[in-house]
Amino acid sequence: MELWPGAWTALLLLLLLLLSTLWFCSSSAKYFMKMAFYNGWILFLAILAIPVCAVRGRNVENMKILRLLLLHVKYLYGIRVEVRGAHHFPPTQPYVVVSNHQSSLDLLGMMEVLPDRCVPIAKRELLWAGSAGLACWLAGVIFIDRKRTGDAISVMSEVAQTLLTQDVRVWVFPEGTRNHNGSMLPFKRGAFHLAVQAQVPIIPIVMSSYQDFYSKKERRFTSGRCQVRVLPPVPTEGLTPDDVPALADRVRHSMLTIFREISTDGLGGGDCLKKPGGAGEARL
Ligand SMILES: CCCCCCCCCCCCCC(=O)SCCNC(=O)CCNC(=O)[C@H](O)C(C)(C)COP(=O)(O)OP(=O)(O)OC[C@H]1O[C@@H](n2cnc3c(N)ncnc32)[C@H](O)[C@@H]1OP(=O)(O)O
Ligand SMILES: CCCCCCCC/C=C\CCCCCCCC(=O)OC[C@@H](O)COP(=O)(O)O
Repeated sequence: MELWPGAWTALLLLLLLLLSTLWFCSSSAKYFMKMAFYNGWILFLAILAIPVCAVRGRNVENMKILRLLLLHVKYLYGIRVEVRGAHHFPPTQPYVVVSNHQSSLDLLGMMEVLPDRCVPIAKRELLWAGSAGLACWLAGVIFIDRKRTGDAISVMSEVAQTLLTQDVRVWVFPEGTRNHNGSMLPFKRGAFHLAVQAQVPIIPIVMSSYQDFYSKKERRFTSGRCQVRVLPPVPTEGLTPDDVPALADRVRHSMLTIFREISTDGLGGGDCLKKPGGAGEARL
Protein backbone atom coordinates (compact mmCIF):
# COMPACT_ATOMS: atom_id res chain seq x y z
CA MET A 1 0.00 0.00 0.00
CA GLU A 2 1.32 3.42 -1.03
CA LEU A 3 1.04 6.19 1.57
CA TRP A 4 0.51 9.74 0.29
CA PRO A 5 3.55 12.05 0.60
CA GLY A 6 3.88 13.42 4.11
CA ALA A 7 1.94 10.52 5.64
CA TRP A 8 5.04 9.21 7.34
CA THR A 9 5.72 12.64 8.83
CA ALA A 10 2.12 12.84 10.03
CA LEU A 11 2.37 9.37 11.58
CA LEU A 12 5.64 10.27 13.26
CA LEU A 13 4.16 13.48 14.66
CA LEU A 14 1.13 11.55 15.93
CA LEU A 15 3.42 9.05 17.64
CA LEU A 16 5.44 11.85 19.22
CA LEU A 17 2.24 13.51 20.41
CA LEU A 18 1.05 10.22 21.90
CA LEU A 19 4.37 9.60 23.64
CA SER A 20 4.60 13.12 25.03
CA THR A 21 0.99 12.96 26.28
CA LEU A 22 1.83 9.69 28.04
CA TRP A 23 5.07 11.18 29.37
CA PHE A 24 3.28 14.11 31.00
CA CYS A 25 0.10 12.32 32.09
CA SER A 26 1.32 8.98 33.40
CA SER A 27 4.27 8.47 35.71
CA SER A 28 4.19 4.72 34.92
CA ALA A 29 4.51 5.44 31.21
CA LYS A 30 7.33 7.85 31.99
CA TYR A 31 9.06 5.11 34.01
CA PHE A 32 8.79 2.60 31.14
CA MET A 33 9.99 5.14 28.58
CA LYS A 34 12.96 6.08 30.74
CA MET A 35 13.91 2.44 31.30
CA ALA A 36 13.44 1.59 27.63
CA PHE A 37 15.66 4.49 26.66
CA TYR A 38 18.24 3.44 29.27
CA ASN A 39 18.50 -0.07 27.83
CA GLY A 40 18.31 1.16 24.24
CA TRP A 41 20.99 3.78 24.83
CA ILE A 42 23.30 1.18 26.38
CA LEU A 43 22.74 -1.11 23.38
CA PHE A 44 23.55 1.83 21.10
CA LEU A 45 26.68 2.80 23.06
CA ALA A 46 27.77 -0.82 22.91
CA ILE A 47 27.52 -0.69 19.10
CA LEU A 48 29.91 2.27 19.18
CA ALA A 49 32.23 0.45 21.60
CA ILE A 50 32.48 -2.84 19.73
CA PRO A 51 34.72 -1.79 16.80
CA VAL A 52 37.02 0.19 19.12
CA CYS A 53 37.32 -2.69 21.60
CA ALA A 54 37.69 -5.27 18.83
CA VAL A 55 41.06 -3.74 17.85
CA ARG A 56 42.55 -5.14 21.08
CA GLY A 57 40.37 -8.29 21.18
CA ARG A 58 39.08 -9.55 24.54
CA ASN A 59 41.03 -7.41 26.98
CA VAL A 60 40.35 -5.90 30.43
CA GLU A 61 41.77 -2.58 29.19
CA ASN A 62 38.64 -2.29 27.03
CA MET A 63 36.63 -1.73 30.22
CA LYS A 64 38.03 1.83 30.17
CA ILE A 65 36.28 2.40 26.84
CA LEU A 66 32.93 1.15 28.20
CA ARG A 67 33.42 3.30 31.28
CA LEU A 68 34.14 6.43 29.24
CA LEU A 69 31.12 5.79 27.05
CA LEU A 70 28.79 5.32 30.01
CA LEU A 71 29.94 8.18 32.25
CA HIS A 72 27.53 10.75 30.76
CA VAL A 73 24.37 8.66 31.28
CA LYS A 74 23.79 10.02 34.79
CA TYR A 75 23.41 13.52 33.31
CA LEU A 76 20.69 12.32 30.92
CA TYR A 77 18.72 11.16 33.96
CA GLY A 78 19.58 13.99 36.33
CA ILE A 79 21.22 11.66 38.81
CA ARG A 80 23.95 13.19 40.95
CA VAL A 81 26.47 10.58 41.97
CA GLU A 82 28.67 11.50 44.93
CA VAL A 83 31.75 9.39 45.56
CA ARG A 84 33.29 9.12 49.02
CA GLY A 85 36.33 7.16 50.11
CA ALA A 86 37.88 6.56 46.68
CA HIS A 87 41.31 6.82 48.32
CA HIS A 88 40.65 3.40 49.91
CA PHE A 89 41.36 1.67 46.59
CA PRO A 90 44.84 0.12 46.87
CA PRO A 91 46.90 1.76 44.11
CA THR A 92 48.53 -1.28 42.54
CA GLN A 93 47.67 -4.70 43.92
CA PRO A 94 44.79 -6.98 42.88
CA TYR A 95 41.63 -7.06 45.03
CA VAL A 96 37.99 -8.09 45.05
CA VAL A 97 35.33 -5.36 45.09
CA VAL A 98 31.99 -6.32 46.60
CA SER A 99 29.00 -4.02 46.23
CA ASN A 100 25.24 -3.98 46.80
CA HIS A 101 23.00 -4.52 43.78
CA GLN A 102 19.71 -2.62 43.54
CA SER A 103 19.04 -2.31 39.84
CA SER A 104 20.62 -2.09 36.40
CA LEU A 105 21.08 1.60 37.33
CA ASP A 106 24.01 0.37 39.46
CA LEU A 107 26.01 0.69 36.24
CA LEU A 108 26.00 4.47 36.81
CA GLY A 109 27.61 4.28 40.26
CA MET A 110 29.88 1.47 39.16
CA MET A 111 31.27 3.40 36.22
CA GLU A 112 31.87 6.40 38.48
CA VAL A 113 34.40 4.52 40.62
CA LEU A 114 35.45 1.53 38.50
CA PRO A 115 39.22 1.13 38.99
CA ASP A 116 41.56 0.33 36.11
CA ARG A 117 41.84 -3.35 35.17
CA CYS A 118 38.70 -4.17 37.14
CA VAL A 119 36.08 -6.45 35.58
CA PRO A 120 32.62 -7.35 36.84
CA ILE A 121 31.43 -10.91 37.34
CA ALA A 122 28.10 -11.20 35.56
CA LYS A 123 25.36 -13.72 34.96
CA ARG A 124 25.82 -15.68 31.75
CA GLU A 125 22.50 -14.44 30.32
CA LEU A 126 24.04 -10.98 29.84
CA LEU A 127 26.27 -12.48 27.15
CA TRP A 128 23.15 -12.80 24.97
CA ALA A 129 22.04 -9.16 25.46
CA GLY A 130 22.90 -8.26 21.87
CA SER A 131 25.57 -5.61 21.39
CA ALA A 132 25.89 -5.10 25.19
CA GLY A 133 26.78 -8.78 25.63
CA LEU A 134 29.46 -8.60 22.95
CA ALA A 135 30.88 -5.36 24.39
CA CYS A 136 31.01 -6.97 27.86
CA TRP A 137 32.79 -10.01 26.44
CA LEU A 138 35.36 -7.82 24.65
CA ALA A 139 35.95 -5.91 27.91
CA GLY A 140 36.79 -9.13 29.76
CA VAL A 141 33.59 -9.39 31.86
CA ILE A 142 33.60 -12.79 33.57
CA PHE A 143 30.43 -14.76 32.98
CA ILE A 144 29.08 -17.37 35.38
CA ASP A 145 26.23 -19.81 35.00
CA ARG A 146 24.21 -19.39 38.17
CA LYS A 147 22.26 -22.59 37.42
CA ARG A 148 25.44 -24.68 37.61
CA THR A 149 27.03 -24.13 41.01
CA GLY A 150 30.02 -26.38 40.24
CA ASP A 151 30.83 -24.53 37.02
CA ALA A 152 30.40 -21.13 38.70
CA ILE A 153 32.76 -22.16 41.50
CA SER A 154 35.40 -23.43 39.09
CA VAL A 155 35.21 -20.17 37.11
CA MET A 156 35.70 -18.30 40.38
CA SER A 157 38.74 -20.47 41.21
CA GLU A 158 40.25 -19.72 37.79
CA VAL A 159 39.61 -16.04 38.48
CA ALA A 160 41.60 -16.34 41.73
CA GLN A 161 44.61 -17.36 39.61
CA THR A 162 44.00 -14.67 36.98
CA LEU A 163 43.85 -11.99 39.67
CA LEU A 164 47.40 -12.76 40.65
CA THR A 165 48.98 -13.72 37.34
CA GLN A 166 47.42 -10.97 35.19
CA ASP A 167 47.08 -8.28 37.82
CA VAL A 168 43.35 -7.73 37.53
CA ARG A 169 40.67 -6.77 40.02
CA VAL A 170 37.14 -8.12 40.03
CA TRP A 171 33.82 -6.55 40.96
CA VAL A 172 31.25 -8.92 42.46
CA PHE A 173 27.65 -8.31 43.50
CA PRO A 174 27.55 -10.78 46.39
CA GLU A 175 23.75 -10.58 46.68
CA GLY A 176 23.84 -12.52 43.39
CA THR A 177 20.77 -10.77 41.97
CA ARG A 178 19.17 -7.33 41.87
CA ASN A 179 17.45 -6.37 45.09
CA HIS A 180 14.72 -3.75 44.88
CA ASN A 181 13.74 -3.94 48.56
CA GLY A 182 15.79 -1.00 49.73
CA SER A 183 18.07 -3.21 51.83
CA MET A 184 20.58 -6.01 51.19
CA LEU A 185 19.94 -9.70 50.56
CA PRO A 186 22.06 -12.33 52.35
CA PHE A 187 25.47 -12.52 50.71
CA LYS A 188 26.60 -15.46 48.60
CA ARG A 189 30.09 -16.49 49.49
CA GLY A 190 31.81 -16.81 46.10
CA ALA A 191 33.52 -13.40 46.29
CA PHE A 192 34.88 -14.13 49.75
CA HIS A 193 36.20 -17.59 48.77
CA LEU A 194 37.83 -15.89 45.79
CA ALA A 195 39.54 -13.25 47.93
CA VAL A 196 40.71 -15.84 50.48
CA GLN A 197 42.03 -18.19 47.76
CA ALA A 198 44.00 -15.36 46.18
CA GLN A 199 44.83 -13.84 49.62
CA VAL A 200 43.87 -10.39 48.33
CA PRO A 201 41.92 -7.66 50.14
CA ILE A 202 38.21 -7.08 49.78
CA ILE A 203 37.05 -3.53 48.98
CA PRO A 204 33.41 -3.10 50.01
CA ILE A 205 31.43 -0.46 48.10
CA VAL A 206 28.00 0.74 49.15
CA MET A 207 25.59 2.58 46.88
CA SER A 208 22.90 4.43 48.82
CA SER A 209 19.25 3.50 48.35
CA TYR A 210 17.58 4.66 45.12
CA GLN A 211 14.11 4.69 46.73
CA ASP A 212 14.02 8.51 46.70
CA PHE A 213 14.13 8.66 42.92
CA TYR A 214 13.62 5.15 41.59
CA SER A 215 11.23 2.34 42.39
CA LYS A 216 10.54 -0.54 40.04
CA LYS A 217 7.51 -1.58 42.10
CA GLU A 218 5.93 1.88 42.07
CA ARG A 219 7.11 2.55 38.51
CA ARG A 220 8.68 5.78 39.62
CA PHE A 221 11.85 7.28 38.14
CA THR A 222 12.73 10.90 38.75
CA SER A 223 16.01 12.75 39.12
CA GLY A 224 17.91 12.32 42.39
CA ARG A 225 21.13 11.75 44.27
CA CYS A 226 23.12 8.69 45.09
CA GLN A 227 26.18 8.31 47.25
CA VAL A 228 28.80 5.71 46.40
CA ARG A 229 30.93 4.97 49.45
CA VAL A 230 34.19 3.05 49.15
CA LEU A 231 35.01 1.39 52.49
CA PRO A 232 38.49 0.59 53.82
CA PRO A 233 40.07 -2.64 52.51
CA VAL A 234 39.38 -5.81 54.47
CA PRO A 235 42.55 -7.95 54.54
CA THR A 236 42.32 -11.71 53.96
CA GLU A 237 45.96 -12.70 54.50
CA GLY A 238 46.20 -15.82 56.62
CA LEU A 239 42.47 -16.58 56.34
CA THR A 240 41.33 -20.06 55.26
CA PRO A 241 38.06 -21.30 53.71
CA ASP A 242 36.78 -21.96 57.25
CA ASP A 243 36.92 -18.21 57.91
CA VAL A 244 34.77 -17.35 54.87
CA PRO A 245 31.31 -17.39 56.54
CA ALA A 246 32.42 -15.04 59.34
CA LEU A 247 34.26 -12.82 56.83
CA ALA A 248 31.17 -12.55 54.60
CA ASP A 249 28.96 -11.75 57.61
CA ARG A 250 31.38 -9.12 58.88
CA VAL A 251 31.63 -7.38 55.50
CA ARG A 252 27.86 -7.48 54.98
CA HIS A 253 27.27 -6.04 58.43
CA SER A 254 29.65 -3.12 57.82
CA MET A 255 28.07 -2.47 54.41
CA LEU A 256 24.54 -2.57 55.80
CA THR A 257 25.49 -0.10 58.53
CA ILE A 258 26.85 2.35 55.95
CA PHE A 259 23.89 1.71 53.62
CA ARG A 260 21.51 2.79 56.39
CA GLU A 261 23.68 5.77 57.24
CA ILE A 262 23.90 7.16 53.72
CA SER A 263 20.42 6.33 52.42
CA THR A 264 18.07 9.28 52.48
CA ASP A 265 14.79 7.44 51.92
CA GLY A 266 13.82 7.10 55.54
CA LEU A 267 14.50 3.34 55.52
CA GLY A 268 17.92 3.77 57.01
CA GLY A 269 17.23 7.07 58.74
CA GLY A 270 20.43 8.53 57.26
CA ASP A 271 20.32 12.16 56.26
CA CYS A 272 23.96 12.97 55.68
CA LEU A 273 23.29 13.94 52.05
CA LYS A 274 20.58 16.38 53.05
CA LYS A 275 22.33 18.31 55.82
CA PRO A 276 24.92 20.87 54.75
CA GLY A 277 28.01 20.09 56.74
CA GLY A 278 26.65 16.61 57.64
CA ALA A 279 28.84 13.53 57.59
CA GLY A 280 28.24 13.11 53.85
CA GLU A 281 29.68 16.51 53.10
CA ALA A 282 33.08 15.68 54.44
CA ARG A 283 35.60 13.97 52.16
CA LEU A 284 36.28 10.68 53.94
C1 LIG B 1 28.47 0.17 26.68
C2 LIG B 1 28.01 -1.18 27.07
C3 LIG B 1 28.14 -1.44 28.55
C4 LIG B 1 27.66 -2.74 29.05
C5 LIG B 1 27.68 -2.91 30.57
C6 LIG B 1 29.06 -3.21 31.20
C7 LIG B 1 29.05 -3.57 32.65
C8 LIG B 1 28.40 -4.89 32.97
C9 LIG B 1 28.12 -5.07 34.44
C10 LIG B 1 27.40 -6.35 34.66
C11 LIG B 1 26.98 -6.59 36.06
C12 LIG B 1 26.17 -7.84 36.17
C13 LIG B 1 25.89 -8.21 37.57
C14 LIG B 1 25.36 -9.62 37.68
O1 LIG B 1 25.17 -10.31 36.74
S1 LIG B 1 25.03 -10.19 39.32
C15 LIG B 1 24.70 -11.90 39.10
C16 LIG B 1 25.90 -12.75 38.97
N1 LIG B 1 26.84 -12.63 40.05
C17 LIG B 1 26.87 -13.44 41.12
O2 LIG B 1 26.02 -14.30 41.30
C18 LIG B 1 27.97 -13.23 42.10
C19 LIG B 1 27.66 -13.68 43.48
N2 LIG B 1 27.46 -15.13 43.56
C20 LIG B 1 28.33 -15.98 44.20
O3 LIG B 1 29.34 -15.54 44.67
C21 LIG B 1 27.92 -17.43 44.33
O4 LIG B 1 28.42 -17.96 45.52
C22 LIG B 1 28.35 -18.35 43.14
C23 LIG B 1 27.84 -17.76 41.82
C24 LIG B 1 29.84 -18.55 43.08
C25 LIG B 1 27.68 -19.74 43.34
O5 LIG B 1 26.33 -19.51 43.51
P1 LIG B 1 25.24 -20.63 43.81
O6 LIG B 1 23.96 -19.96 44.13
O7 LIG B 1 25.23 -21.59 42.68
O8 LIG B 1 25.79 -21.40 45.07
P2 LIG B 1 26.08 -20.86 46.55
O9 LIG B 1 26.43 -19.44 46.57
O10 LIG B 1 24.97 -21.32 47.46
O11 LIG B 1 27.41 -21.69 46.89
C26 LIG B 1 27.34 -23.10 47.11
C27 LIG B 1 28.47 -23.45 48.09
O12 LIG B 1 29.73 -23.26 47.46
C28 LIG B 1 30.52 -22.36 48.23
N3 LIG B 1 31.38 -21.59 47.31
C29 LIG B 1 31.03 -20.54 46.55
N4 LIG B 1 32.07 -20.12 45.83
C30 LIG B 1 33.11 -20.92 46.16
C31 LIG B 1 34.45 -20.98 45.76
N5 LIG B 1 34.98 -20.10 44.87
N6 LIG B 1 35.25 -21.92 46.30
C32 LIG B 1 34.75 -22.80 47.19
N7 LIG B 1 33.47 -22.79 47.60
C33 LIG B 1 32.67 -21.87 47.09
C34 LIG B 1 29.55 -21.50 48.99
O13 LIG B 1 30.14 -20.96 50.16
C35 LIG B 1 28.46 -22.55 49.32
O14 LIG B 1 28.86 -23.36 50.39
P3 LIG B 1 28.30 -23.07 51.87
O15 LIG B 1 28.83 -21.75 52.29
O16 LIG B 1 26.80 -23.09 51.76
O17 LIG B 1 28.83 -24.22 52.67
C1 LIG C 1 19.45 -9.48 20.12
C2 LIG C 1 19.13 -9.59 21.58
C3 LIG C 1 18.77 -8.27 22.13
C4 LIG C 1 18.63 -8.40 23.61
C5 LIG C 1 18.30 -7.08 24.20
C6 LIG C 1 18.41 -7.17 25.66
C7 LIG C 1 18.19 -5.84 26.25
C8 LIG C 1 19.21 -5.56 27.30
C9 LIG C 1 19.64 -4.18 27.10
C10 LIG C 1 20.69 -3.64 27.59
C11 LIG C 1 21.60 -4.30 28.45
C12 LIG C 1 21.97 -3.40 29.52
C13 LIG C 1 23.08 -3.99 30.29
C14 LIG C 1 22.98 -3.52 31.65
C15 LIG C 1 23.74 -4.40 32.54
C16 LIG C 1 23.07 -4.42 33.85
C17 LIG C 1 23.51 -5.59 34.64
C18 LIG C 1 22.46 -6.08 35.52
O1 LIG C 1 21.86 -5.39 36.29
O2 LIG C 1 22.29 -7.40 35.42
C19 LIG C 1 21.40 -8.01 36.29
C20 LIG C 1 22.11 -9.04 37.10
O3 LIG C 1 23.08 -8.45 37.83
C21 LIG C 1 21.22 -9.78 38.05
O4 LIG C 1 20.16 -10.24 37.34
P1 LIG C 1 18.81 -10.69 38.04
O5 LIG C 1 18.36 -9.57 38.96
O6 LIG C 1 19.08 -11.95 38.80
O7 LIG C 1 17.90 -10.90 36.88
